[in-house]
Amino acid sequence: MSTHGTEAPRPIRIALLGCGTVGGEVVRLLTEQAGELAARVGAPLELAGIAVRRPDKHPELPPQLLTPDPAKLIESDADVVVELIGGIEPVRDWLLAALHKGKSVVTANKALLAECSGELSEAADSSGADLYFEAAVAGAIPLLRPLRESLAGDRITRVMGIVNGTTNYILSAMDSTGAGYAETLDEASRLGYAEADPTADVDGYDAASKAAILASLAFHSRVTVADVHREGIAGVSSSDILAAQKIGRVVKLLAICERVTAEEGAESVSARVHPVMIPRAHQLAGVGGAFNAVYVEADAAGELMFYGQGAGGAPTASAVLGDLVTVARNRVLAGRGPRESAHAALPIRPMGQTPTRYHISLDVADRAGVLAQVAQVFAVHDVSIAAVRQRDRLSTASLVIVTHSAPDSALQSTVDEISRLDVVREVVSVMRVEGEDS
Ligand SMILES: NC(=O)c1ccc[n+]([C@@H]2O[C@H](COP(=O)([O-])OP(=O)(O)OC[C@H]3O[C@@H](n4cnc5c(N)ncnc54)[C@H](O)[C@@H]3O)[C@@H](O)[C@H]2O)c1
Ligand SMILES: N[C@@H](CCO)C(=O)O
Ligand code: NA
Repeated sequence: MSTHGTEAPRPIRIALLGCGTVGGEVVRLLTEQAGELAARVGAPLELAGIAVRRPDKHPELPPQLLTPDPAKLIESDADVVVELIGGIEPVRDWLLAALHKGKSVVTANKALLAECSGELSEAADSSGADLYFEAAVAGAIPLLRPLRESLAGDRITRVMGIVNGTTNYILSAMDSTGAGYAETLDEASRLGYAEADPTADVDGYDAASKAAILASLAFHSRVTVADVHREGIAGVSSSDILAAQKIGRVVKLLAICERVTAEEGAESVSARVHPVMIPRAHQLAGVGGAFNAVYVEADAAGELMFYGQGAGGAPTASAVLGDLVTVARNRVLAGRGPRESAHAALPIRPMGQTPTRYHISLDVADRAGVLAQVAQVFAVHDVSIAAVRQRDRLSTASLVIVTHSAPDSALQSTVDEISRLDVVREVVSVMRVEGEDS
């Protein structure tokens, strides 16, 4: 659509699917900032309709716009579909239908994108529509657009960050109070941080979806949630938190996406989500409560850090509105934003072959030769030890070992074998580490 002469520009019509925590804030911002948004877009933004499960529960919204039927809105004359319902089916079918009809889509739905972004991108390409999803990862933080656009000329080697606010809140609270996981989760639920069903957050599914989206954009390859190694925080104990504190570290649930280059030069992508001990001086260590932060390394740019609110109605709506203004501008100018870039098609490196480092804390029998026996197990698995600390108590000694980098499967086998040694009384804590001690 172009604006010729003095003709008033045709409004850009928006079908809003879902009007809950995020959708409600999108409607508020669209209404409160209507004049400014129209000036930025070059045409007014107009709601064509709003789909909600129970229209009778929304007295605050204009009744003539409400429908319980998203499919009906997809069939309407809307130019853009903003999807804020969540989940995979039936949303996938609705959005595919919208894209095939040439309607641009803005969504915050990480679960859907992490499973079928390839299919959605192909549908967008087939009709020349836009597909934008900045709100799907790290809420308000501009992160996907910088990866997709600002860093398009660079070579990204690593994206690592805290992308789930619920688990970061729980781990921060465990670190400051010394309380256990179950107790802290209860407190987080009581305060309204954890959702009624916190499974997607605490078991790492939410972060794994975000890791898949980040790895796809950073490495120009299609990475789905099934490609991401996932461990949640339910297994993090107060012993782990204490063990981390004793070595000047803090436990965080990190999403880590890396470009791994093998000795013969072949490249692959490793994407994983698991608890990690990082030095207290690390940039990510100071990120507390429900905040998100993502650290990006690129060949020419060096190190970059993105920080801010990763969830919540208004912050997430900010990212949705940014995308909405962009796709609406593209409509006004009859243009299109960048397509999916998956040309590198890098293979996925299995977790077992991904280089990691471990921290292992053991209670062992306090007698001669124990350290040599433990060290022998590391040697057998070709795992090199970076540091050992030993402390004697009455009849036991505590042994703290930090390894050098080794394939994750070799480290796992080392821990399994050590835990079976007669001289090992208890494996107190085992966790991967990232970042060098200062
Ligand atoms: N809440 C956040 O902080 C946050 C942050 C980032 C991304 N997101 C994502 O944004 C999306 C929306 O999240 P939310 O927190 O606003 O959810 P919500 O549960 O508050 O709202 C969902 C809305 O969808 C509507 N809905 C559900 N099923 C429907 C159906 N079958 N037909 C019509 N309407 C239906 C509900 O009526 C409600 O209005 C999700 O994909 C979520 O993952 C949320
Ligand atoms: N449940 C998510 C919401 C934002 O995606 C979180 O805790 O970060
Ligand atoms: Na974002």
